[in-house]
Amino acid sequence: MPTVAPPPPKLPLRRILQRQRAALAPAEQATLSAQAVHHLHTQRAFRNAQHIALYLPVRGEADPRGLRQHALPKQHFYLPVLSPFRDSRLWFVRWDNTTRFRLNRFRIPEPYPDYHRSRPARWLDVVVTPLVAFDAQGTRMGMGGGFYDRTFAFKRTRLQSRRPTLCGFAYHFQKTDHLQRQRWDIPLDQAVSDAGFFHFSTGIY
Ligand SMILES: Nc1nc2c(c(=O)[nH]1)N(C=O)[C@@H](CNc1ccc(C(=O)N[C@@H](CCC(=O)O)C(=O)O)cc1)CN2
Ligand SMILES: Nc1ncnc2c1ncn2[C@@H]1O[C@H](COP(=O)(O)OP(=O)(O)OP(=O)(O)O)[C@@H](O)[C@H]1O
Repeated sequence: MPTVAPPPPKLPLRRILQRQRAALAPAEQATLSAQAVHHLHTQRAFRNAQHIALYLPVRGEADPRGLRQHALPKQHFYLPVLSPFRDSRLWFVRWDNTTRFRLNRFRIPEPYPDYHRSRPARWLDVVVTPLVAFDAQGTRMGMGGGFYDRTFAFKRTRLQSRRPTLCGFAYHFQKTDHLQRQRWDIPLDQAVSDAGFFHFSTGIY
């Protein structure tokens, strides 16, 4: 009888996908990210957006920075900053050629939390969100801090609040069959990957 090796200990999905992301060669990361950028910047709704939040990729995350290269004159860009009030919410601070950066407690570069250069989350048009996994219903799994869910919790309660559009940005291997949606989860309205653009009917409104 051949001996069967015991199955490897099961890693949680979050860790598996984080490792897979971090293992991508830089050239592959760049190619796949450029494909996702192309699928998003050619969307009419994206071209109509004026105030757009991006993020600075770390540890192999898909890289949305190319969206700035396609910017229209009316478009302004913002980056997430951990709120200095330590309330696990994000501020969105203007990203232009004068923006100065520091490392936050997760060692992610972020602009200084300048209140006068920040825009309230509800006045953004599109928020391009980092993620670890997403599914066909728009459920998002992030790094586990709950920052995006807390910051956009108002989308659940405000009747006419379709704004901002939350658009997940990822590699296609991060799309999974089904994620358990938690009570506090704010679903994505859209997602984009190297494979294309996805629109979700989130059904919470
Ligand atoms: N590029 C990028 N910027 C972002 C996010 C993100 O996911 N990606 N965030 C999305 O919300 C916010 C930061 N949230 C984060 C939450 C957890 C960890 C993290 O590394 N957690 C460790 C364990 C916790 C610890 O070190 O204390 C881990 O996962 O190993 C990083 C960022 C804002 N900026
Ligand atoms: N609106 C909220 N109010 C209070 N707690 C919240 C809220 N949203 C999320 N949380 C808390 O945040 C924690 C992390 O949530 P979750 O694992 O869904 O984070 P995530 O979406 O993966 O992270 P991130 O948005 O930072 O990428 C959970 O324990 C949850 O209780």
